[in-house]
Amino acid sequence: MRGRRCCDGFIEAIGPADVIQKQFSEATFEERIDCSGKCILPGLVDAHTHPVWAGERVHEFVMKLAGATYMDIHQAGGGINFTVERTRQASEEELFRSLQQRLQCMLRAGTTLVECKSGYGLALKEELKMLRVIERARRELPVGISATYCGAHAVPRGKTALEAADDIISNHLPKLKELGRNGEMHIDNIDVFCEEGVFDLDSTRRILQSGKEMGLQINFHGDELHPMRAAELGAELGARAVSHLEEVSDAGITAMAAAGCCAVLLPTTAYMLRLKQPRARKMLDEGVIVALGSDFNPNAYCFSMPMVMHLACVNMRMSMPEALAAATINAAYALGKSHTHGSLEVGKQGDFIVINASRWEHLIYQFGGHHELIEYVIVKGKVIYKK
Ligand SMILES: N=CN[C@@H](CCC(=O)O)C(=O)O
Ligand SMILES: [Zn+2]
Repeated sequence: MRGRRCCDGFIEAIGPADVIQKQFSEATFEERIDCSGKCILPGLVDAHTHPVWAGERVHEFVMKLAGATYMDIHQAGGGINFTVERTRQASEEELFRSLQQRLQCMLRAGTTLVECKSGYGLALKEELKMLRVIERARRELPVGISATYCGAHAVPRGKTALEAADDIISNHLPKLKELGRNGEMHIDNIDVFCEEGVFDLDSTRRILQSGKEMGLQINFHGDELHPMRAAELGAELGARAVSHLEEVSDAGITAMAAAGCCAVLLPTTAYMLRLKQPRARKMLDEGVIVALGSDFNPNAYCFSMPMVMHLACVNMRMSMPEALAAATINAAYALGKSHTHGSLEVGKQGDFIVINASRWEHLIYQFGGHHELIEYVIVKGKVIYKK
């Protein structure tokens, strides 16, 4: 917009078309979009993804369809460890190019802010490679990024969980702190895969506590395959969010509600791995802030938050308004960004999507139909995608 005060990518006003037209009659705009008969929604926020990796795992999908569990494959050296090997072999440029393509697919499906984890490097040098790729994307690409250090995604070969935790606390985190101080890298969150056979509760606590002390928001994987009391730990540590929670306890739900600790639910994973569904209804009824994520990773290959919302409604019994809130303002809350993102309000960042339907619910109802429905994706007031 030119000709009068410009908010530079932020929402200037909201109201009926005739009022807005009068208010801005003197102004000139780079582009005007006629949205008559269409819906405008906030840009979708994906609160949990692992988008930087090399080497596909379609062969594991075959194994899972034949009955293998996630942990069967993990313990046989597949899963995360398989991806770690391939990611270590890949160049930074290759990783950036594939990340760019993946983020483009997410944008195309309406995501304008996405959490991106490291975690397929494990060793410091390799984790730094992944984090530099995420940092480059944060600086160069139009989509908003919340960066997460997830060096405790698996226990590296040749180390115990205790040794890996010590290495992270004594070597990884100080290095990240230094890079943050120099302005070389901006990391928002710290994550740990708290799970039987991965990081136990004590190692998880030590790593997360150290991350918090250096100013990172705690946002970690917990209570996915086994009940670990991760939700209780998240509440105790003042975590922003805990993800997965298929096996959360009643006490964990109560503690998360009291602590304002957000539950990031991942419908694709529960669906893909045929896990029991997280108890979204109980969480919502008890006052937990519920967000959604695609969990995009080589195990759950899904870019689409509209499909995630659909699964949340059908499999977790969320209503469509609950799913939309979980994929916008609550997901922004999980990333500590609900003051600037996640809703259409004056002064917030101008991130939104235009859908060609007279009712917004079509975006959830038409399973897999978002490519047809989404006409524009706008980030900071600029058209990033036009159908
Ligand atoms: N559960 C741990 N991490 C990922 C899976 C990562 C992988 O299998 O590569 C998740 O959130 O689903
Ligand atoms: Zn994950």
